[in-house]
Amino acid sequence: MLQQVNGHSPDSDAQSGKSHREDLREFLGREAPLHQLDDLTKVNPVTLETVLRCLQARYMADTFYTNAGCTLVALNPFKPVPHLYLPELMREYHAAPQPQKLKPHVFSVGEQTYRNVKSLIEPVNQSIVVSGESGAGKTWTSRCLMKFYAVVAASPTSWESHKIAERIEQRILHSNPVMEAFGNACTLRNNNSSRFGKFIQLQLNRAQQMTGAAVQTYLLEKTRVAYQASNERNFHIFYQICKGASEDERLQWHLPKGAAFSWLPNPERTLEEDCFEVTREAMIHLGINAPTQNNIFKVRKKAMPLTFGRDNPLSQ
Ligand SMILES: Nc1ncnc2c1ncn2[C@@H]1O[C@H](COP(=O)(O)OP(=O)(O)OP(=O)(O)O)[C@@H](O)[C@H]1O
Repeated sequence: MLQQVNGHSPDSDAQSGKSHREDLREFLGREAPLHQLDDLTKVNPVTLETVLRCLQARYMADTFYTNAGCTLVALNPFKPVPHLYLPELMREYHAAPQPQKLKPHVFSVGEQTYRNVKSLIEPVNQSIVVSGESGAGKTWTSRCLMKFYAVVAASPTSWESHKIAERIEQRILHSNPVMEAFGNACTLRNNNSSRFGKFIQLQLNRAQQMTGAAVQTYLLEKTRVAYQASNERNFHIFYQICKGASEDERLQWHLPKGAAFSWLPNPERTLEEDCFEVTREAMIHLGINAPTQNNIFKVRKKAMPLTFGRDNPLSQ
């Protein structure tokens, strides 16, 4: 017996399936190479399959950004692509008469937003929403945007204002390693997964120069301190302290060599995020001096119950 489910009869489903296949064949048979389609609104017909085929073709051609109308779709390359983030490229997008006419890029979004503030008679706040599943590249993208603004919104006229802008720029960029050390952890999906949401506010003066920044964090996954899923880790900072503390600091923080911590699973995994020195240097740039740092790390250490183990890699 024929049944109609949600308004579709099996007949009409079979027909639409056939027409989808035909559409796809037609779409794939088009003359222009798929990877050259730089705006998903130009994909015709717009179906999940045609859109994914287009993105796949662009990924294979090492093209990681695609427009979808006024939205930018960023694919995670899962490999370093340094030429895509050079300061010269930032300046190119910044200087372009119409950045939206250049290749889709996160710098294009950054520049258009920057111009939206500038071009209006009364400056109006602009927001960029970076969303995606875990490991999609949100943190990476936010970092790129911050670097972009640090370069383009810091062209002051006098030496004095140049120094001020440089200091703000350094502070903004150094906030990332600190936030990531204390708020990121290695999960099954991402070695450097942010365990919190954040709202980053960059403040500009009337001359479009960066004058400050504020970061508001949301919903830090505090339970991770006490419980981690198997094959996941605690927050990076704990491993950084254990691996990077000097002999003196070990003594001071009661952190004996060879100690293992039951709340610090999988310490044998060495990640590039395990670098204590980077966090400490970034803290100095943010104005957190050595005594304050010492107090912070002392408190952190108290959060860790001690157990001892002979084969603990942290002892090396
Ligand atoms: N544009 C890029 N170029 C090179 N590598 C990238 C890029 N985007 C992401 N990656 C790689 O993917 C990893 C995961 O990205 P990222 O940490 O930004 O994801 P996320 O969306 O913030 O994840 P989570 O929600 O778990 O915090 C990065 O550590 C980096 O190695």
